[in-house]
Amino acid sequence: MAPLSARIGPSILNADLSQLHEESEKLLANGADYLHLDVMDGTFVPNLTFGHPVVKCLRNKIKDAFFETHMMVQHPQQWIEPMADAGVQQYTFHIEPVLDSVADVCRKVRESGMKVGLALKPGTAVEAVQQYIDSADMVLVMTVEPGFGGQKFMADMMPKVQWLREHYPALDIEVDGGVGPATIEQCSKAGANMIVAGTAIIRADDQAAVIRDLRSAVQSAINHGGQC
Ligand SMILES: O=C(CO)[C@@H](O)[C@H](O)COP(=O)(O)O
Ligand SMILES: [Co+2]
Repeated sequence: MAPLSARIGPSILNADLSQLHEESEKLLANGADYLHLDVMDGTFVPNLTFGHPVVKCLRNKIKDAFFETHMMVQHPQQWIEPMADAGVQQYTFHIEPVLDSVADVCRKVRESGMKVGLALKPGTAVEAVQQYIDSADMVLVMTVEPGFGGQKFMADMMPKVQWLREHYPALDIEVDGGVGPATIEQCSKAGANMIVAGTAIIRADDQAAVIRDLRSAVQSAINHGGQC
């Protein structure tokens, strides 16, 4: 099994979406390890973004970056094939709307050739993913209520990250929401190795420096056993 690595995936939610391609290229040139694409359907969350046609256009322009879609949608089953066809590598979906069919959704995502991410809203107990860990490649612990960028980081989500790291030392664990230079230490010490940051990177004067600093905080926690 590959050792854990620190990866930084900027969220483009608060970028200038009329310049999606240019903003994405800039993030990648500044050192982003992957792109975190927030898909919202206006039902699961009270906001609306974009879907597979936009992701496909972006893929046509950017051939080699790793795309993760964060599916904040009521019917994650519905978008598996379209997102795979659009060139997405990881399909991270919320378990809350599909609690009775999580295993089935995981299986379909894997059959489509994408990696599986299981996302948890702040109010969802972390133990809810336990029975699906073998079917998943990553767990996303939301550190804000999903739906909007620029919210305040919820430090009280860190015990969930710690619990996952203690139980699954090799699991990829992602945090998303209000993460940036001021909150990265909590995330990295708790055990997160995949870091989504929107506002903190998009609004930075020096994106490359922020990305580099976030990654080095996480990598150093991994290297020095700082993770629980
Ligand atoms: O999924 C979401 C919000 O629902 C996130 O990906 C945010 O868009 C990240 O933005 P910041 O909180 O880092 O500004
Ligand atoms: Co997100």
